[in-house]
Order: sequence, then C-alpha cells, then structure tokens
Amino acid sequence: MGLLRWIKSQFICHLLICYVFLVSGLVVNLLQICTLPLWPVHKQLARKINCRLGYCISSQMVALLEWWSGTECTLYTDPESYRLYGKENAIVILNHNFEIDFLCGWTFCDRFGVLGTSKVMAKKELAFVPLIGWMWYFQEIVFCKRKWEEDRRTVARSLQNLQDYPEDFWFLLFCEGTRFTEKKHQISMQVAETKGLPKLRHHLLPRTKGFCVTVQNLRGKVTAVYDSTLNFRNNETPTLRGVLNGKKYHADLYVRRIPLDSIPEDEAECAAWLHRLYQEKDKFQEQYMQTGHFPGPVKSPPCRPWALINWLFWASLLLYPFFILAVQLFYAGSTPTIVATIAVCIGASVAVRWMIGQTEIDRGSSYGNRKSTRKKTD
Ligand SMILES: CC/C=C\C/C=C\C/C=C\C/C=C\C/C=C\C/C=C\CCC(=O)SCCNC(=O)CCNC(=O)[C@H](O)C(C)(C)COP(=O)(O)OP(=O)(O)OC[C@H]1O[C@@H](n2cnc3c(N)ncnc32)[C@H](O)[C@@H]1OP(=O)(O)O
Ligand SMILES: CCCCCCCC/C=C\CCCCCCCC(=O)OC[C@@H](O)COP(=O)(O)O
Repeated sequence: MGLLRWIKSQFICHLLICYVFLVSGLVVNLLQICTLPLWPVHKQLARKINCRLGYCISSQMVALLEWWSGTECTLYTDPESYRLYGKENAIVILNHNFEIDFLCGWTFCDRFGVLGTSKVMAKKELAFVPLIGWMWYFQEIVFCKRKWEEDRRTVARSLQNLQDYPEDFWFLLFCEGTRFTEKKHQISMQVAETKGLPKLRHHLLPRTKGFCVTVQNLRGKVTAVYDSTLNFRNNETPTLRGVLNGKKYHADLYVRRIPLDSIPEDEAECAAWLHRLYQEKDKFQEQYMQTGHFPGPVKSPPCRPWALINWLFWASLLLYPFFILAVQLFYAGSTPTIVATIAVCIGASVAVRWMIGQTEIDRGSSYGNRKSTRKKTD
C-alpha cells in the first residue's frame, strides 16, 4: 500500500474531514435559517443565496469523491446534446443500483455548474438527515412519502413552486423508487408479469406516477429529459465508506437528451413511454455488461476546482481553531473538559456513521419488498 493510500485510510484523517463537514454544515444551516425573513420580501434573492449556501455543503462531498478518492467520471453522450447541459432546465432519470449514485450525479451537476440548484424527488425520511436534509429544505427539494394517496397533492404543489425558479436546475428522479436488491427485483418482475410488461434484468419496474406528475407540472419550465444510465467499471460496488477511505472508482454515465415535447401528455401514454424507456435502459446496461462500455462517443466534462477551493476555505477557517483548542485542552484542560471534548468527538463520529448508514443498501427501506396494492382512486 502506497503512503498516500495509507494516510487516506487513517481514522484521524476521516475525523478531520468529518469535523470540517459537520461544523461548516451547521454554520451553513444557520445562515440558511437567517435567510427566512428574506423569503416573503425577495423570494428570488433568497433562492439564489440558498443555492450558493447549499453548494458549500454538497460540494464538499463532491470534493471528497473527485480530489480525495480520485474517482473518475466518464460521460458518454452526443456532442450536440452536450452543448445544452447546464444551460437548460431538465428532468434527469437515473438507475438506482449504487450507494454513491447520488454523489456521482452531484459530480456531474458540479461540472455543468448546476450543483447548487440541483433538485431531486427524495423520500421524506431524508429530510431529517442532519445538514443535508436541512439544507434540502431551503433548496426546495421535493419530498415524497412513497404513498401516492398523500403524495399526489404535496408533490404536485412542490413541483409547481419550481415554475418560477430563477436559475437553471436539474430535477433528478429515481423512477425505480428504491435501490436495486435481488429481492426487490424479483417482486417487481412479478408485478411486471401481472401487468403484461416485458421483464427487466438490470432495473426494477419503474413507478410511473412520480414521473408523470413531474412532466405534467414542469412542462413549460423544463425543456428536456436526460435519460441517464450509470455503471462502475470492473463490477465494482462503490460505497461512501470506500470513498472516505480514499478508494478510487471509475464511473461511466450514459446520457441521452430527449426533448420534453416528445413525451405524451396523456397519463397512461406517459406511463407506457416510461416503461419503454426502462426497456431501452435495460439494453444499454446489458451492452455495458457484455462490452464494458456504453454506446456513443465519450465527451467528459472537465473537473472544476470550485469544490476543492470551497473545502480548502472551510478547512483553513475551522481547522486552525480546532488545533488551538486541542493543544490548550492537552496542556491546560481540566479532566471534565477533556472528557466532555472526547464525548463530543465520539458523538460526532457516531452521527457521521449514522449519516453514512443512510446511503447503505443493506440498511435500506423495505419499500418494494412486497407488491403494494392500492385502492383505485384515480
Ligand atoms: C449530463 C449529466 C446528466 C445527469 C447527471 C445525473 C444526475 C444528476 C442530477 C441531479 C442530482 C440531484 C440530486 C441528487 C442528490 C441526492 C439524491 C439522493 C437521494 C434521493 C433519492 C430517493 O429518495 S429515491 C426514493 C424517492 N423517490 C421516488 O420514489 C421517486 C419514484 N417514485 C414514484 O414516482 C412513485 O410513483 C411515488 C413516490 C410518486 C408514489 O409511490 P407509491 O408507491 O405510493 O405509488 P406507485 O403508484 O408508484 O405504486 C403503485 C404502483 O406500482 C405497482 N407496484 C406495486 N408493487 C410494486 C413493486 N414492488 N415494484 C414495482 N411496481 C409495483 C402497483 O401495481 C401500482 O401500479 P399502478 O399501475 O396502479 O400505478
Ligand atoms: C466531506 C465529506 C463528509 C463525509 C461525511 C459524509 C456524511 C454524509 C453522508 C451522507 C449524507 C446523506 C445523503 C443522503 C443521500 C442518500 C441517497 C440515497 O441513496 O437514498 C436512498 C433512497 O434513494 C432510496 O432508499 P431505499 O433504497 O428505499 O432505502
């Protein structure tokens, strides 16, 4: 093991990275709260400020992936579409197989300059994840309970709010609704069979309600759907823990730009369109398995320095007082102060472990583990 790799795997490094993340995150969350009085007076300005504040948090995780773990992200797409990325509002559809797929998504957002404004339809539970969930509240993320009876109104309302959003954004939808597991795959293929739909090998059956309501409510605002399929080289199953340990992965993302106008307005046709899309996505995954690459030319956006600069800013601001405090504690601290400080460190470490746990598939929800049945109300 090289010296650098050894250093990256050391607990003390993780502690310092997490310390910067936690403290800067809390500072940013506090600043976001301070923008509350601005919302009724100058909503657009409040939104713009919150984009930038949010960037301070999410870009730290991007910096971790790009600069700490050195993970490479390759984009397969056609040059015509490439020119529009980051310059229009888009709905992004992504497969949901990996623990760090959201992070790779963020990396591409950063490279196209839309990380601060990026949005997602996220499960409600994530709203309670400290720092990230709180930040999302101010970034107008659309939360769903994955209970259509309750979501149909709240989701549509949150999406309508984005109609006058002042900056270009990407809205991410994991239409499968949950991460891929063998069990969930098996169940969803039983559902596919009862619906007379072709079986998918690499995806769960997409849930169509969220997609249709998104297209319906963002029509006129969003110009395209980016059909994105992500995979990792060498059959790797990347984890956030691995990234924190400095492990390098190689992500391949295949993106097709589909004009929104070409998506049917009728709900049943829109749902059928999405099912066809997933059948195509399945073929791209199959090709990747067979050949090790996606179709189409490679057109990777360059890595930008801003995520690293942001991290260096927070690190230089927060690590100096941390070291001063540590030295003072060591030389002059009373036993209760030292014990209290150690307790805070342990607490912070447990909190970060819990947050990382939110990304782990093994600890995922039971959503999709059985066939859900719903009374027909629509
Ligand atoms: C150039 C570069 C391009 C791209 C770069 C890539 C990405 C970057 C973009 C942006 C980044 C931004 C942010 C990323 C950051 C972080 C993201 C992190 C995490 C958030 C992710 C999540 O939380 S995913 C979970 C939440 N989201 C969703 O669930 C969305 C999808 N779900 C839906 O749309 C659902 O329809 C719903 C949630 C709206 C409602 O769900 P509900 O279950 O109540 O109802 P459904 O109608 O969906 O379900 C019933 C129907 O489904 C059938 N059924 C029953 N059982 C099953 C089963 N096991 N599997 C499949 N289907 C099943 C049932 O028969 C019903 O069928 P109907 O015919 O009656 O509809
Ligand atoms: C600068 C580095 C800081 C390192 C410390 C990192 C600590 C922060 C860690 C994680 C932040 C939480 C991000 C939450 C994003 C989780 C995305 C996700 O994948 O959610 C799963 C959801 O789609 C489906 O859930 P289920 O499969 O149904 O269950």
